[in-house]
Amino acid sequence: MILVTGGAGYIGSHTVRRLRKKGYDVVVYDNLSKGHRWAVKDAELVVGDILDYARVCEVIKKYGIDSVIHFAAHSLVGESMQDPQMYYVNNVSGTISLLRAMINCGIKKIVFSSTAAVYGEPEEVPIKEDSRLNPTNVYGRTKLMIENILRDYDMAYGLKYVALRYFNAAGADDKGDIGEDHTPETHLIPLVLKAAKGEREDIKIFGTDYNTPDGTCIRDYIHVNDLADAHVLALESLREGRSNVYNLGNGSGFSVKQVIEVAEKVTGKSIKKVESDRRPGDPAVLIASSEKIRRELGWKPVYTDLEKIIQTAWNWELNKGVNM
Ligand SMILES: NC(=O)c1ccc[n+]([C@@H]2O[C@H](COP(=O)([O-])OP(=O)(O)OC[C@H]3O[C@@H](n4cnc5c(N)ncnc54)[C@H](O)[C@@H]3O)[C@@H](O)[C@H]2O)c1
Ligand SMILES: O=c1ccn([C@@H]2O[C@H](COP(=O)(O)OP(=O)(O)O[C@H]3O[C@H](CO)[C@H](O)[C@H](O)[C@H]3O)[C@@H](O)[C@H]2O)c(=O)[nH]1
Repeated sequence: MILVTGGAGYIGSHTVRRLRKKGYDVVVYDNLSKGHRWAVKDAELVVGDILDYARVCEVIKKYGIDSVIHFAAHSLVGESMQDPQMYYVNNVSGTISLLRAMINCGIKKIVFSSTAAVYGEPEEVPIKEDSRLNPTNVYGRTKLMIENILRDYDMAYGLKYVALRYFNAAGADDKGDIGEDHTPETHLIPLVLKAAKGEREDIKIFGTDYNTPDGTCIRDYIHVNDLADAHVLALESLREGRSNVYNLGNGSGFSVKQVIEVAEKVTGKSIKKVESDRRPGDPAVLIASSEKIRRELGWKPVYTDLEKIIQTAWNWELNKGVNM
């Protein structure tokens, strides 16, 4: 039985669906601070906090948990700079508490949600796993700290982990009944689609003077179901007893302006753009090399076309009211 922390959130809920399709038994553990009851359609939901050591132990024993996929975290860069304590407590202390419960119950397999934010401003593009780790914000630092803790726990207690460094998660399940729903929403694609839908007046382009062909930031967008598949592969690889770290991206970059253009094509709407100041802490270009996970685990993204990715997000945006 697999415990999925944060399984009521965006990426967690898609991963739970993939796990269930593959026949795995899953329990979701989420405090619903950001996640949603409606997003847990394929498994049982236990409402609880990873900081609650006794509760986590109780759940591990009750359900006979043998491995953990750990999504639960706060993940807004700006918020992490304004309230670092909230991030260090929830992400770092929360993970330490979860790991303590796992180790005390003899559970030694975990897949962890890391992030491209551990690299900060990259020295080389595409970014490889052994590129310099130099996070430029508190959120990225919490994730890097957790990676270091996992490495130490592996050496000391034999805890086996796979840390997956996601680039920009996007899109929604083809079924259209789960998808991205953050409050507040800060991510580019859902905001652009809300503008197309008329729920927002415009989309602000954060910076047009970057050293990129059109002056706007370039990111590597990866479909949430491709991320979900990677978690299943990572979990299966843990049976071989080796810890690892992998990047997850498509390997191609799109600028903010290109994303808006593709969204206009998909939605058939013209979107009002407002050129604005840079958002502090945004690197100009983040593109992943995911060669390592392709080679070692046979991961192969299915949604490699940005138009297809945005189409799934648009289907979700149009239908989400009926599925909540
Ligand atoms: N969305 C992205 O592009 C992206 C990129 C890189 C990394 N990540 C990481 O992936 C993970 C999932 O991201 P997401 O976009 O699905 O976020 P999300 O906010 O939708 O999901 C996180 C879930 O964790 C839950 N949670 C938070 N703190 C908790 C706690 N103390 N105890 C129990 N549950 C708690 C929330 O209620 C939520 O359901 C996060 O760890 C995030 O840092 C996301
Ligand atoms: O209204 C907006 C929102 C975003 N952007 C721009 O669009 C790009 C993508 O921004 P997102 O907020 O969608 O994503 P980020 O690249 O900032 O963040 C993602 O990647 C990070 C790693 O670098 C973290 O992992 C984080 O959790 C994850 O959401 C950035 O250049 C941003 O400045 C805009 O121009 N206007």
